[in-house]
Amino acid sequence: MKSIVVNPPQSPIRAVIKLAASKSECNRALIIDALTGFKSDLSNISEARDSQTMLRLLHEDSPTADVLDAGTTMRFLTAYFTATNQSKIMTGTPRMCERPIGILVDALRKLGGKVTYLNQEGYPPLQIDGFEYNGTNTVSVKGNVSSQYISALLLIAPSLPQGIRIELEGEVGSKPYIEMTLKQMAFFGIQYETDWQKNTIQVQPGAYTPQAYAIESDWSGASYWYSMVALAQDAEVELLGLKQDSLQGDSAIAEIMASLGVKTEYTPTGVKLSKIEAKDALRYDFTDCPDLAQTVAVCCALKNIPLTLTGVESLKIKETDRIFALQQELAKLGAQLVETISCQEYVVSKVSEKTDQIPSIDTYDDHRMAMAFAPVGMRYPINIEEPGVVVKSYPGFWSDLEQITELDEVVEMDPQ
Ligand SMILES: O=C(O)C1=C[C@@H](OP(=O)(O)O)[C@@H](O)[C@H](O)C1
Ligand SMILES: C=C(OP(=O)(O)O)C(=O)O
Repeated sequence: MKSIVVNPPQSPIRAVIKLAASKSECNRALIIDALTGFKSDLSNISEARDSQTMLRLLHEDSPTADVLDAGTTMRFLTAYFTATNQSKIMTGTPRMCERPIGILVDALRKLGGKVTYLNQEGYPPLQIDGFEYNGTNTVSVKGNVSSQYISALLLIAPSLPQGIRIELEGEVGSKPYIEMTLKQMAFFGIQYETDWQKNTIQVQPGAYTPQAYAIESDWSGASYWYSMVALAQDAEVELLGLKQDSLQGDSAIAEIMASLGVKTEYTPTGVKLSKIEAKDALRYDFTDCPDLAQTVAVCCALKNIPLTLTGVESLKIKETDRIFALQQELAKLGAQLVETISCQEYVVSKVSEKTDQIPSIDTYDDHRMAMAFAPVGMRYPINIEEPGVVVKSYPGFWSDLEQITELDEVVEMDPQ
């Protein structure tokens, strides 16, 4: 399918959505389960391609592990194959081979991992040739590039003879993801200590205890529904499978959207979203929840609420350069994203009315570009190019969206 046009709903939105499972929580649970010898009982396993790829590669006996475009799958499996003394080539899409991994490789080498670069220093593809313990258990890791390196090291830490002591250097980004890793490890019986004043984490050696574990629904996926409620004229949406006491930092969307006109009520089965008055400006630091930045930027642009974003440095090294992609595509809606303090602060504001009849949004191989712009359809028709990108985290996104509004599928014409 070439693209999908999202049309404004013809009637008030009343929907109950069984939200997809979190790929982040799932990928941690899958690594932990593998380290228990696949003896755990995981439920609500994510259909996300990133998680299905992880699942497949954990069971596949092949010399090469191709993670496609899945960041956590690349980082967690690199640590897992090293610590479990396996030989593997780790590779992925061309974009994956542009996403840095040197910080993780340096730390694994220091601990005794035998990892070499097959192409460019600091980037996949990698050759893993197992692990030889050298008595080291302490590593210093830069905290502001990707928390996934730290989660990867933590997940394998109990299986190392002396566990791990991680000293985090500088600012720590995406910290809730590190805490999610630690809490899941604790659920499976691992002991750890953190000192967030000194930014150190110590994990004791030990075996994960197999457990029954149910993966929560995905708060990052929920953010698109919040944006739809914020932008629709009349909407009440229930999202099933979310918890107030979530492990996911992206549950911050509930607080952010309270400023953008969405009320959250927690129920025993999930959340109920309804409309309330929005504030007239928002400033938000996305250091803890970078995956929400695109959703909030598009929503504010459409509602004409000036937004100041900080803590978005890591957006440049994700599935695409998300700052650049947002700048290009917001312009099609008559909005702009401007850098006000170099690499530190950006402002989204409306500058004119949309230019095209039906704006056509490029998605840059980034699932979050497609899903962040789809809610624009609550206001006027919007065409989303390459809508299949959503499979990375939320394969059922378009069929869920069909429950509230009409979608037109544009298929590629046969060139004859
Ligand atoms: O650990 C995780 O599950 C994730 C951590 C975050 O990455 P960074 O730590 O690179 O910001 C986030 O953007 C990604 O979608 C998932
Ligand atoms: C950045 C993301 O994923 P990853 O880094 O795991 O590819 C994401 O899902 O937005």
